[in-house]
Amino acid sequence: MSGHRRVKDISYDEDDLDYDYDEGDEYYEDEAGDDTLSPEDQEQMRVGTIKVREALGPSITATEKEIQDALWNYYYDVANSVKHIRSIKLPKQTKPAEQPKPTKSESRFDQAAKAAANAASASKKPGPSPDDIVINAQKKGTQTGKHDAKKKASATDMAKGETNDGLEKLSVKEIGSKNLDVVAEFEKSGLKNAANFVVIGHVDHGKSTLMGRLLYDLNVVDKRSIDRLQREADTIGKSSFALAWVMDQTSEERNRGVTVDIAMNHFETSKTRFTILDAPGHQDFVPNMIAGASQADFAVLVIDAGTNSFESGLKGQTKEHALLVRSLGVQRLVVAVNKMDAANWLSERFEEIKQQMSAFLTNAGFHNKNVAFIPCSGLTGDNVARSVPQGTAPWYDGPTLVSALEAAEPAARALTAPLRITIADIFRGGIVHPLSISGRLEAGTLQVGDVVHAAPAGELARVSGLEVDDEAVDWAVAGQIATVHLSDIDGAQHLRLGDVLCSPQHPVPTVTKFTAKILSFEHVLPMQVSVLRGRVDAAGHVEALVATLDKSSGAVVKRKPKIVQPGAVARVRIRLDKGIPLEDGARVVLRVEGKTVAAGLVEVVDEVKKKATGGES
Ligand SMILES: Nc1nc2c(ncn2[C@@H]2O[C@H](COP(=O)(O)OP(=O)(O)OP(=O)(O)O)[C@@H](O)[C@H]2O)c(=O)[nH]1
Repeated sequence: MSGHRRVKDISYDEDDLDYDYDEGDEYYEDEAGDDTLSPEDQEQMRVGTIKVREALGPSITATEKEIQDALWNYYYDVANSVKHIRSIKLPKQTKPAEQPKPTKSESRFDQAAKAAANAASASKKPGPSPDDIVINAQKKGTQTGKHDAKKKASATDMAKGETNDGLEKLSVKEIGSKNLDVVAEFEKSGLKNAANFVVIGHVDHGKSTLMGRLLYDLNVVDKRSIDRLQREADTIGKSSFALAWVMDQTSEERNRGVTVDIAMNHFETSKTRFTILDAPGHQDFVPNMIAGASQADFAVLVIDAGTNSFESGLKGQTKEHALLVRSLGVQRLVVAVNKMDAANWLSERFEEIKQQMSAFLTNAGFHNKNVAFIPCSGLTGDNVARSVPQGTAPWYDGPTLVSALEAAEPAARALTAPLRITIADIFRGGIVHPLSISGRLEAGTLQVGDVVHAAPAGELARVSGLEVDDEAVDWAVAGQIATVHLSDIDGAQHLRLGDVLCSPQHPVPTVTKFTAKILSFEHVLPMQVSVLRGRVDAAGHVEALVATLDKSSGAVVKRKPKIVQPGAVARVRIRLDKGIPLEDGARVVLRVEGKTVAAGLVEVVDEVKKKATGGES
């Protein structure tokens, strides 16, 4: 199984901004502190340590701590841990072959970075970063003694030269990129169609079980792993959750029996490489579901066909999730009418659900041709990857869930647009990669060696490595979900979930005021709201109701309404307490006290705030 959970999130505390980050402090130790390990983690660590030691053999001696640090860093992946330990234990003379070969004469950026790396390796103590060395040198030169993260020049600043806004002249190619023509590489790579889908639906309707079953039946997860999960589930009296645990990997989720955060996994059919984003169904975790939906090409809505379950789901997250994904731009929906075993595979029940949901989904803006209804049972596997056994549902001759997923049109990729990656997760403190982020490339391309601009922090960073589907790659393109390893960044502690990595030449503006076209789920009037975009959750308020609009034509129905009724479409003006990276065309969700009140499309961001370097003006 290749998937793993992104757990090393940072919080949104205001204190983060004041945190005086220093590589030498206890930050790293906190993350690896093994007294915080859950019993399952301890067991994985114990077994992993034995396996790594075996794989290393007698010729390579590593301490227990070195092995466990590697296991921790690679999420208990034995092969990667062994590879890492080998790389640090191999004799010195093999090292030069691993050094990157500059394709062009070295830039000042490279020289500064190299000098810093040499200085750091000469001393046993963790030394200053390459940027710090440059900054210190600059401080001496300019006699500026005050620490100011926003103003201090970085090594990348040196590489880009003086320009009006400090950005136009930056040439990514000059500073260590392999100079690949990524679009051409992508076109000749013959990569399979790739599709990311988010799995949504009311709590306990069987989302994780269905995905666990799908991965098991497609041989992504082997029988031994399922048997082990079954034993573990039996031990804590949650036998029926074994398949769900393929996706729900944290002890909190396993003990509570609910998904808390987005879990990611991959599988492949002959035609398509899929990424599953399993979203939590519980209403408390809707923001996590929104973050998942923001990365999806289409959605799988799971509905429990059992008596009363469908009906109670309708009052809960079934409708809310469907409306949300539609408002977030998802057009295609596969409705998995699940737990058909519990409904005795009655065609009447399937038809009843299909009828009610079709009416609702059409109203929510889904085209009939983009919605497929598939009866299935995640628990038994019927009609998931294999057809329903003969005699069980003679009335059904449609596709299996997997065939319905495969019918997805290839997602359009904005390959030539400027780079945009909204940060969905941040990982800090890795041994090899101290700072990494992951997220979907919404637009553009990226390659190792590129320099990216992080908004709203306004920092530049260098891409020191890239992974797609857990494999190291040289490049990534729009539509893929990538892990991006970053180096040479000032103020790394300022990076937050929801920030956007973008092309330095075309940075995303940071805005505090915008107009949006919304579909309201509840009454909307001038009021305080939380504005959600990806992982960003920003406080603000609806400042003005500009107009209500005709649902289909978008024409103004009434100017300056006093209130927007649930189900109506309106144009509203929103002001945020603090700036967030936002562009025309972005999708946002408005929530009040944990309830979604509206969702929609950003139409116009305030021009005054269209600044590259972030912050409010
Ligand atoms: N009878 C039957 N039970 C099922 C089926 N699928 C799931 N279940 C049961 O439903 C319960 C909830 O399953 P989960 O997969 O955790 O549900 P979920 O939708 O992922 O839950 P959250 O992620 O917390 O919203 C478990 O007890 C499952 O065994 C099914 O096809 N048939």
